[in-house]
Amino acid sequence: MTRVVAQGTFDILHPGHVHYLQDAADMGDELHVIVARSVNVTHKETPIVPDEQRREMVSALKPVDEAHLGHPEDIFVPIERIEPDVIALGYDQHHDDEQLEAALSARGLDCDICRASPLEAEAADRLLSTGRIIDRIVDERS
Ligand SMILES: Cc1cc2nc3c(=O)[nH]c(=O)nc-3n(C[C@H](O)[C@H](O)[C@H](O)COP(=O)(O)O)c2cc1C
Ligand SMILES: Nc1ncnc2c1ncn2[C@@H]1O[C@H](COP(=O)(O)OP(=O)(O)OP(=O)(O)O)[C@@H](O)[C@H]1O
Repeated sequence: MTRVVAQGTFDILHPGHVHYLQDAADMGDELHVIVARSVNVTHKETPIVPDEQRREMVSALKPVDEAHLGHPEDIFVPIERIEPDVIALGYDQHHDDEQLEAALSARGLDCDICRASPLEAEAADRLLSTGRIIDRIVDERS
């Protein structure tokens, strides 16, 4: 039984998220997703959708076995509880693979770090980014 963890903000869902989660699920037998708390999303705009609602939507996706809200202060607490074999980082996630691996082993956590693949837009009107969906809403509805 290989347990995989994926994580992210998942503010407004789109096919890029489904692709990432399917890719992560294909890396093992059971997929757990950690949904970042708003307070920890500091590297981009604050999410529009509340924490628990984002978790609820992610948990309803087919590749996902369980979705958890992240810890507000210590990102390694859910990892200690879930005990994954693999952490699947998204293709563009800002985390440094080697730093993350070192931080995990400093906490006595031993798991592989893998990168998922991107889903590229084939058509110009395909919106495969939450930021692009929000930009389109602002442009067309304001
Ligand atoms: C291994 C790992 C564990 C994480 N655990 C948490 C957590 O417990 N709480 C949380 O708010 N965010 C957690 N995060 C998410 C990060 O805080 C960050 O917000 C997230 O990677 C944002 O990704 P995105 O920009 O791709 O949406 C975790 C990230 C990683 C890589
Ligand atoms: N087009 C895509 N292809 C593959 N993975 C994606 C795609 N878009 C997002 N992801 C992955 O989904 C996870 C959550 O992404 P996030 O919630 O930051 O969405 P986003 O659409 O990238 O947001 P934003 O546009 O605000 O940066 C991350 O691991 C990210 O790499």
